[in-house]
Amino acid sequence: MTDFIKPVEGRAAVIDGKAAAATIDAAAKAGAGELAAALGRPPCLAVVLVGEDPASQVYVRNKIKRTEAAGMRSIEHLEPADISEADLVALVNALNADDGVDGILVQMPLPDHIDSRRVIDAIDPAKDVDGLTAESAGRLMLGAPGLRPCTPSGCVWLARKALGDLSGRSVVVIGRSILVGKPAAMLFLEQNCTVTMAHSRTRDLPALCAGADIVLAAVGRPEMVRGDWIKPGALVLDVGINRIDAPEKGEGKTRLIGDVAYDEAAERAAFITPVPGGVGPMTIAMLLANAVRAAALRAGLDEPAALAAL
Ligand SMILES: NC(=O)C1=CN([C@@H]2O[C@H](COP(=O)(O)OP(=O)(O)OC[C@H]3O[C@@H](n4cnc5c(N)ncnc54)[C@H](OP(=O)(O)O)[C@@H]3O)[C@@H](O)[C@H]2O)C=CC1
Ligand SMILES: Nc1nc(=O)c2c([nH]1)NC[C@@H]1CN(c3ccc(C(=O)N[C@@H](CCC(=O)O)C(=O)O)cc3)C=[N+]21
Repeated sequence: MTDFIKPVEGRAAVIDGKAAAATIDAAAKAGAGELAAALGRPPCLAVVLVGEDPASQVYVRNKIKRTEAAGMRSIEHLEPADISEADLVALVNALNADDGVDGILVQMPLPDHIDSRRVIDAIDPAKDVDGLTAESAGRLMLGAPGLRPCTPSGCVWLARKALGDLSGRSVVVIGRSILVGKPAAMLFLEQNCTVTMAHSRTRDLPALCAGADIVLAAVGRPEMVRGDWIKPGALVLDVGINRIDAPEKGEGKTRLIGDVAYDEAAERAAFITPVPGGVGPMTIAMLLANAVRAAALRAGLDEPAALAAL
């Protein structure tokens, strides 16, 4: 078993996403070093955050640290929640035109007065490190090469490490967002899994999950997935990042919890990702890897060997 999968007596083995991510960060760092030598500058990743979505704030804070630790340049644009769609598209266009920027990430969700599709599709597909443009999503659907969404890539990478070949495995993906659920389903399908996509209109979700070898929860509802939904021996991937009050830590304190009731699910699953320390760190690892890939592609260079080997 891989060293980031930690057996626990009588319960599910814990998949340590932080440790797993460190191996990918190291590969991204090696690739970034090669590219810095070839380009005369390190790869550069720009992020745009509009407003104050708590999950996005966690992401951006960690993204800055990890990008710099991997020897890349990090740029942040923090914009007020009332920015106009036109101004946001203009910002994306300026980042497209800046030859020193290799990757552009626009944090979701955007405020209601903004059409997120218009903003995302303004991103140059060559810089689409989040894999969300129509071009990237179409390439994923077609099985054509392209930049793949980070969170689903991280989930499939972990699933392959935990279970090996995924052919024939049944997967229930809960949530059908463009960011996580839909691309996760496509990536598991690419691995020859049999995939069911569940959402808010799904009937009898517990019964559906009971047949699944792999359950991926990407809903945004704290501890919605209960332990007795899980098939004994299954793999549980908890994507949810929910910030809840934690008065036990002191007044006004908060903590992060997932979409899965961890202690219950760990009683039945064979493998489980915790929150924090599971899928979240993997998302950032995949983002760094995509930034290096984008920088190489834009320069007409091959994907660095360290990343191709992942
Ligand atoms: N760890 C990480 O790296 C990342 C974590 N996240 C986190 O993952 C969670 C999901 O994010 P995202 O996909 O963007 O969320 P969205 O809010 O875009 O999508 C949520 C999905 O959950 C479905 N849903 C809502 N209620 C239910 C229910 N009762 N039963 C079944 N399905 C339900 C919705 O269904 P319908 O379509 O019918 O409305 C929708 O498809 C959030 O907590 C987010 O912060 C997100 C990205 C990365
Ligand atoms: N376009 C877009 N792409 C995204 O991938 C995207 C997004 N928008 N909007 C917000 C969500 C949320 N998200 C997280 C990624 C990592 C952590 C992360 O690092 N989590 C650590 C937190 C550790 C801590 O700081 O406590 C962990 O789970 O261990 C959290 C949340 C990406 N998202």
